[in-house]
Amino acid sequence: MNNLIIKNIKSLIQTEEQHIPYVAGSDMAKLPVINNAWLEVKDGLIKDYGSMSDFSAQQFARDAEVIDASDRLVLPAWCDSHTHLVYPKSRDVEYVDKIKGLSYEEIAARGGGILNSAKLMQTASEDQLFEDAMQRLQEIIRWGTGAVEIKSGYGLTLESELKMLRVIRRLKEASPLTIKSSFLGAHSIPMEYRGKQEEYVDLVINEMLPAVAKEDLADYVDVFCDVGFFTVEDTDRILNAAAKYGLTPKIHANELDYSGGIQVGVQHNALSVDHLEFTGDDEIKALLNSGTMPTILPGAAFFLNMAYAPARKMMDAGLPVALASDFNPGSSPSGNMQLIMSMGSVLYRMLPEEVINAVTKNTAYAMGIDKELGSIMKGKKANLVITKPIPGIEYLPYAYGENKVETTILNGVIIK
Ligand SMILES: N=CN[C@@H](CCC(=O)O)C(=O)O
Ligand SMILES: [Zn+2]
Repeated sequence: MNNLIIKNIKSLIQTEEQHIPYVAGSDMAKLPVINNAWLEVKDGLIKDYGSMSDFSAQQFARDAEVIDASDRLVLPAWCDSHTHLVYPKSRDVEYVDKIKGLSYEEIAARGGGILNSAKLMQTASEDQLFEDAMQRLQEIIRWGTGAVEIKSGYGLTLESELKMLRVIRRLKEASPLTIKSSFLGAHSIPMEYRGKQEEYVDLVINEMLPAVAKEDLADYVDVFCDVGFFTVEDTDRILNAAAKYGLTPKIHANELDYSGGIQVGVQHNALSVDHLEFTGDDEIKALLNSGTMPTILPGAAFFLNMAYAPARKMMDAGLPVALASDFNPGSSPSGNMQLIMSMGSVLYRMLPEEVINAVTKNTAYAMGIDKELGSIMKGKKANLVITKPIPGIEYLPYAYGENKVETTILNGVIIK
């Protein structure tokens, strides 16, 4: 494995001497930085880093590749803790319906939305799904993502859910990205179960979960707990059943209403609750000191033209906030985490330091990989971005639409 020395780094961002799992409240506006820095990568890991004033070329292996990062920033690669990037086809037709004024719930109620993708999923080939998803992964690497969580949930039948999860397993093996998988059998209620959705919940619990666990296909379990989708009771039943297989929840909550999703997630020690447009004082109280990462998905709120989660209120109350892409064909057809950072700043009034914490440390925690990724720390995986020459961290959310990443390094290897 080749070793790297990155020298003359204008600013080395998000350094960490001792591991802290996530940052919360007013600490989110703090970002550890070393200006004029170097960093050494060995065997795929961060070996050491420091200030150029202490740099001496002799201390490094002679065969190390040296990168001059003058005028450039080096950061941990983004961790995207919420995506649905295995899907059969775009849903641009619904997009026009949305422009004409149909709501997300209206589109879902007439069999569009998630059910539209689920119909196509039944006949999609595993190889095609894999190839399309690999392309999407290449694309997000170019935008600086180094780790990604991917959900099932466009299958909604035993076979198709397993098919999606097997595709994710292949992606884990084939891609240099760090990938986590979530089983989301309870993403929508199939038409044939409308009016008797507890029978679909039975299917998720009695047939899907055991099969997923038997093949060890999922790292986490997810439920869409919201109006028109799964109730608090459904969610409680599924999460209880999943716990027997050791599956920790990461759930969709409070996107469409005060659904109780946040509270039921916290009760089940969810690693994260995601969306959170409808978050009030009770929800904030439930989240405080819970260990559950509140995760906002700006792409979906923007694309669906919905209310924005109260990020500032949450941080003022002392909560951490994570930002993820929600890359999916229906409500957020982009996995560009730099755009998510710009949305974080413009739409949620988050400072550049806050958005960087929200897409590195806090998303690493939200996907259970904070001990290996999310910061520049000795011994962590060398998943890094080197920016183009840019003035400073403010430029990252400021220059929306522009790719500020020049080089992505995964496992210590420069990705071409
Ligand atoms: N809100 C629920 N699920 C997805 C939407 C998926 C879709 O519309 O295909 C989301 O996170 O936005
Ligand atoms: Zn989602």
